[in-house]
Amino acid sequence: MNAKQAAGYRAAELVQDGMVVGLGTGSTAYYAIEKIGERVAQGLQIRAIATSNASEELALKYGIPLIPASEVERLDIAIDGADEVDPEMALIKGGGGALLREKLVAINSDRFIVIADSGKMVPQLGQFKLPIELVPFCYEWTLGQLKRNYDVQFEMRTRDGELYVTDNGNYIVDAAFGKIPSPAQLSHELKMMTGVVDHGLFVDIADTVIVGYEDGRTEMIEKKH
Ligand SMILES: O=C(CO)[C@H](O)[C@H](O)COP(=O)(O)O
Repeated sequence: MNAKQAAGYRAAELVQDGMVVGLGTGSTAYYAIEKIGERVAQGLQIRAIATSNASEELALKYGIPLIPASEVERLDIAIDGADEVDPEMALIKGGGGALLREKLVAINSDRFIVIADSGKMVPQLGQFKLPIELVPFCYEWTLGQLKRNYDVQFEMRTRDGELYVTDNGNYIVDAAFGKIPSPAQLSHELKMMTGVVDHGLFVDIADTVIVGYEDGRTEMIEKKH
């Protein structure tokens, strides 16, 4: 068992009968979905909401019943990966481009569980480039404003030589901050910018972090209140 698998499987064990479950996106979330699928095949009764088209496909493959978000007011639990996790449990997410749906699902869940291999645990956020989702209309102007506001490298995300388009029809720019001394402040500043849809900083959202290690061990860290 590898580190991502260990974290994903441990989180999947926290899902209980009757829950509405948010399914994250990425290679760690994959393992949680796989294990939840196994449990559903054994009789676990849940309903789920996927955070991306890719996770939706995976859920369907594993026979996990999906519902539209409009069917519920809140989720009981959401399980998702992260690109970086700091000691305060602030996160950078969005490496896989699903940050907007992931954040919507996370903030509307009673318990947001982050699953991460130990390499994702960092003393300070920012080495991983921060994904920022932009409205395509006039995105060059938004990008220009970002460049004027922050003296860091910005790179529009591409796929197959074209601008990468999210499941929501938006673009992503990746910002190489290097160090983010105040994730809360940067999160607020970016949210205030017209043309920015959202960004990959998740501050004060995670309730639990499950860290997976290469030897298959896991560690569960709860938010300090
Ligand atoms: O935020 C995400 C997708 O938008 C992922 O959760 C994040 O990129 C971690 O991915 P992985 O588990 O593959 O390392």
